[in-house]
Amino acid sequence: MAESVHLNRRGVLFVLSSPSGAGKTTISRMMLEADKDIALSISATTRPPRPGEVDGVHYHFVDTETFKKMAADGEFLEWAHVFGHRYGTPRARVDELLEAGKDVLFDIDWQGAQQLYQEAGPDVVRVFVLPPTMEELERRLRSRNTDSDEVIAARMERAANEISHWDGYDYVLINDHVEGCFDEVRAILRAERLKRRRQIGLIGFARDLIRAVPDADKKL
Ligand SMILES: Nc1ncnc2c1ncn2[C@@H]1O[C@H](COP(=O)(O)OP(=O)(O)OP(=O)(O)O)[C@@H](O)[C@H]1O
Ligand SMILES: Nc1nc2c(ncn2[C@@H]2O[C@H](COP(=O)(O)O)[C@@H](O)[C@H]2O)c(=O)[nH]1
Repeated sequence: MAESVHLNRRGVLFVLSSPSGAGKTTISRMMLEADKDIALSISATTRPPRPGEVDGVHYHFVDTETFKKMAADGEFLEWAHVFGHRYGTPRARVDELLEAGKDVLFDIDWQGAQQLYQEAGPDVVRVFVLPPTMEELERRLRSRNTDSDEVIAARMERAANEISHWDGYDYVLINDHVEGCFDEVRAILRAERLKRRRQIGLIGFARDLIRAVPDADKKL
């Protein structure tokens, strides 16, 4: 039997963005559960925790002073103001995950996606998730039972602005049925992992195959 060939590859920085409530956290959790080769970038935020959110698991919950110091010390790969709070991606965890051979999943807004793309360019894959309708978006925000009417109203008000950034993404999906959308997200990740430019050593591998053919250079 032929020996299996393993080439290392560059990690994928996989971004999911959407208007609040469209379902990116749900899909992220499904991804993390299903695929052990991708891990979540845990953001820092000044927003207070929702019921059930655990510090260090869902977010690092920090006060504004701490956040500002982290930003000033260059600890963030990107950060932005979202819904009146600060959110940022700590650089150290991302570096550690990539070093360990993992892909990294980011649940961040369009501002973060833009900044990350400026930092890491072709390593970044940007996926935008749309709700099927705005009525359904509001229904989902309400069904979550985590935010006040005021917070939900503010998020709905901001949704059109979020959606207007859809064309800054590589893929745009409609999260109508969550299982279907999850399958599409997985298919994107699977294909992106196989991209030629991510395969380290592929040039040498192909060259050696060609060289193994006697007089190959004369036949090209
Ligand atoms: N396809 C779907 N059909 C019905 N409900 C859904 C679907 N996808 C997600 N939901 C539900 O909608 C609610 C909002 O989803 P979720 O928290 O994942 O949104 P989000 O985009 O991460 O929001 P935020 O940006 O505020 O974190 C949750 O209660 C979730 O279970
Ligand atoms: N630019 C960044 N945006 C982030 C980050 N972490 C989360 N987010 C986005 O904020 C909103 C609100 O999130 P919520 O948990 O309060 O509902 C949502 O769009 C997230 O994607 C981050 O590190 N940077």
